Amino acid sequence: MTLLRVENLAIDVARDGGSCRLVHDAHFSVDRGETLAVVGESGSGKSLTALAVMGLLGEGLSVSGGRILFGDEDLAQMSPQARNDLRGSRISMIFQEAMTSLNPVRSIEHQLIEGMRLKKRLSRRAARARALELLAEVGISDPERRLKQYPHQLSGGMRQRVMIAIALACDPELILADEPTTALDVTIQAQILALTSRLCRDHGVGLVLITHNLGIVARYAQKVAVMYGGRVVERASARQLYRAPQHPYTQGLLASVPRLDLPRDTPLRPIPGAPPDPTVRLGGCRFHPRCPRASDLCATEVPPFVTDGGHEVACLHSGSQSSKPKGAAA
Ligand SMILES: Nc1ncnc2c1ncn2[C@@H]1O[C@H](COP(=O)(O)OP(=O)(O)OP(=O)(O)O)[C@@H](O)[C@H]1O
Repeated sequence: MTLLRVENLAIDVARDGGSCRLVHDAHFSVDRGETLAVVGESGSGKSLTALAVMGLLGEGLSVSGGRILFGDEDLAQMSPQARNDLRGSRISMIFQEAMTSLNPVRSIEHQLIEGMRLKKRLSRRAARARALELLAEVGISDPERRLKQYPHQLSGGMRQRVMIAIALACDPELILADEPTTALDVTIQAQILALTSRLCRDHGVGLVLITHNLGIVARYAQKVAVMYGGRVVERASARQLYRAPQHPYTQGLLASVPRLDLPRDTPLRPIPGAPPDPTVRLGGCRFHPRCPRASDLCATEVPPFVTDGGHEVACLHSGSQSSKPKGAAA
């Protein structure tokens, strides 16, 4: 059975006595031991989608449609208490900034064993033993000494490793990692991403990796969902997506980031224009004002998903190479 299946998820924010839709029909799934990357520019709705799965949407925000199936349970229909029980035990989250997510006045030991004591009802001794194992597993040397330290005594990379250890502490089935490496330099980013995806695979944990950087996901994710303007516009295996991106937005994203599979002197081409303001009504495909292939129809018709061998795209003019309308000979 699929571990997590998000179906037609809609998220609204209350505004001026009404509401404004920020995420429309988001749809994706992830299995045990699998990494799904959710990719898109800033403001595309990635974090809101992750927070909705966690049941942590802030004041004024709500799930207004769709389902969040975790196994056969719909998280969107669960009571706040039941969701609270799931958080930190069966579902964990790794946030962007370890420095702000870790408690600065609590030792690493306290923060690592707290969840295990509360959610797994482990004794202090058993939780401490497990904490030492976890620190070793995330590559922190001298774990005895590190347990006694406080977040400010660790480097940024080490703090992020501690966050991974905390996320794994209660043996979750699913981890959501929201830009887990933005605050780190490039080499450490790669190490942390490799570690996170390897540990999740080894532990059979489903990982949803949220990132704006399509350049880095090829190595760590098996599947990718590309979001734009609050909608998922393309879903495919990472291999399919890199080999033959179908949506003009995905193609634009790939052309704008450095890639290991292309010659070093390949010029980077940013996508012209800016992402849509979610509070402004925009008909049709939300990418059409920036799209090199847009036709009049794109301004009025929301494109349905078309599937080809498991590669799904929502575009009236999708295609890997040409700018010809769909159905035209290549
Ligand atoms: N509490 C809120 N009230 C109003 N609008 C919000 C709220 N939270 C998020 N938004 C808007 O919803 C849209 C999606 O936000 P979200 O944080 O999910 O984007 P994102 O893709 O994760 O971007 P980033 O990579 O910058 O975190 C943005 O336009 C954002 O301004």
